[in-house]
Parts: sequence; C-alpha cells; structure tokens
Amino acid sequence: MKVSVPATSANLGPGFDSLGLAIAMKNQVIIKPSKFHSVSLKGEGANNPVLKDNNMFISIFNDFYHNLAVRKRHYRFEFYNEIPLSRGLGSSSAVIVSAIASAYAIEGIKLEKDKLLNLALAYENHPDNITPAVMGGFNVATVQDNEVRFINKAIPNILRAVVVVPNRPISTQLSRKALPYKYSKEDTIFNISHSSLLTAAFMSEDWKMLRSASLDKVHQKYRMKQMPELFDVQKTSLRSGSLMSTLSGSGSTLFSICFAEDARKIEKALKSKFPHFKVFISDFDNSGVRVEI
Ligand SMILES: Nc1ncnc2c1ncn2[C@@H]1O[C@H](COP(=O)(O)OP(=O)(O)O)[C@@H](O)[C@H]1O
Ligand SMILES: N[C@@H](CCOP(=O)(O)O)C(=O)O
Repeated sequence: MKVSVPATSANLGPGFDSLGLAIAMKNQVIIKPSKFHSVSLKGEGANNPVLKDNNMFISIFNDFYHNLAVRKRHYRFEFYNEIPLSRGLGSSSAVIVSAIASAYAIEGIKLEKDKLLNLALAYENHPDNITPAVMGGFNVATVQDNEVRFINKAIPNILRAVVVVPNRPISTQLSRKALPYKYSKEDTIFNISHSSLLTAAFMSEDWKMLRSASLDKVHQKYRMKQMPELFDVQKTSLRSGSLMSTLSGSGSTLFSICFAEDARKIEKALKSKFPHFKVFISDFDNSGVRVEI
C-alpha cells in the first residue's frame, strides 16, 4: 500500500491561519506486512535520529490503528520524503494526514476526505496546511465548532511556484511565539481586506491582483527578522517577475508564484544571488492525499 501527501504553503501573506495551497512535491510511505515492525527512511530527515526513534507518523498511525484493527499485525514502513522539516512547507501536516489515511487504508476502511481533514485537526489546529494537504489546490479555510469549513479551487497549469529553501529551519511552534500578543485596528483591517482581495483574486483567476493583495502586516515581518536575508529574497523574486512572494507558513522558506514562462528567469536570479539556499521551480498539486492499495 502506498500513501502520498503534497507539501503546502500556508498563509500566502495576509491569510494567516486561513489560506493555503498544495505544491507538487510529496512525502510518500509504502507499507508492507512484515514479521517485525521496521522503518526505513530516504530523502529529507533520513539522517535525523528523532525520525527513526520517535517518529510522529508511527505514533499517530498507532493512535488509529489500535482502535481500528481487529487483528494487530506488524508492518514495514518505507518513507520517501521530499518535504524538508521545519521549513514552512507543511512537513508536519503531511505526516499527520498520511498517518491517519494509512491506518484506515491498511484495515480496508473507507475514509472520506472531509472526515480525514477533521481527524487531522486534532493534531494541527490551524487548517491552512492540513486542508491543502488533504484536498490539493488553493484553499480558504476556518475552524468552527471543531470542524474545518473550507472552499477549494484548482490552480491552473499556467502558474508555477518558485521555492527558496534556506539552510536553517524555523520551528512552527517557536515562530508563532515571535508574533505580537495584540494587533492594532489598522493592521487588523489591513489584513482582513488584503486576505479577502487575495481570495477573490484566486477564485476569479485575476493573477495581476496577487502582488498587491498578498501584502501582510500580521506575521511576516516579525518572523523574517529572524533571518533578515529573506527580505532580500522577497524583493529579488518580485523584481524578477513573480506575481507574489510570501513567507511560506511560519518560514523559513520563501514562496513565489509566477507565470510558467517567467519561472526560469526568476529561478536564475534567485540562484545567483542566494547560492547557499536551495532554489527550485515546482508545479502545483490539485489532488491532495493519494492512497494506492
Ligand atoms: N517526514 C517526517 N517524519 C516524521 N516526523 C516528521 C517528518 N517531517 C516532519 N516531522 C515532524 O514535524 C516537525 C516539524 O514540524 P513544523 O515545525 O511544524 O515544521 P513544518 O513547517 O515543516 O510543518 C518535526 O520536528 C518532526 O517532529
Ligand atoms: N498558519 C501557520 C502555518 C504554519 O505552517 P508550517 O508549514 O510552517 O507548519 C503559521 O503561520 O504558524
């Protein structure tokens, strides 16, 4: 059995804890029946001892498997990870979503995507990463009465992501602590209006509107101060032709959207100015979690 989940970019500037989309890079797990429990890791995190000894996937999988399985078995878990850890590309959401989907699928129990999303909410209580991880595409989401309410839209193939991944991680938990406790009325109104405009731009495919609509006063400047080079990455990307350029999730990745024909030029400008960062072009993902039995 194989389960794959895409990377995500949350917030998209002003849509803090609400907007998010899925990128075509993924974490994949292959699960096979085995005489003993065993784990193998390839790709991102392969040399991280925590992922071998205290793996978040295994502990969430067990939370569900122990309740669902009529007869418990041992499995071999083979992880192929493309999503870097703690870089704001939703690695934790991918793990949560894939672990829950795997526990149901291995027992042959059908799990609707809406239910999976709400089960994942117990592990990550902001919906801007888990929603695109499950559904793919662009998503506007909120939580009401412990349920995710969302609207989803596919991202057309005329667009590409240009992704700049710094060599240093930022933990989401710590990055949330860097934010102010209170916001002024002006900053609040600024973000509500920009987030609304950005959502309308995605829904109506008005791509020229992304640049002004993606401005934010709530989280980026506070977080990017921890890695001031990110301000320069953002400027370089916008000057080279990106439609928008925002901190991805809580950082440290800087994420840009552009027309497909501009992607190479933007990638080249970023690579030559920031040779110590990983820069690449990616498609978007409109499918979300995939389970192959
Ligand atoms: N492939 C993985 N396998 C197991 N656990 C993972 C994996 N990727 C991420 N994690 C867990 O998620 C944590 C990172 O979460 P977080 O700081 O929210 O970063 P991100 O922005 O990438 O979601 C890691 O410290 C680890 O506990
Ligand atoms: N809205 C959250 C998103 C965190 O995304 P991650 O990919 O960094 O985990 C936040 O901004 O804290």
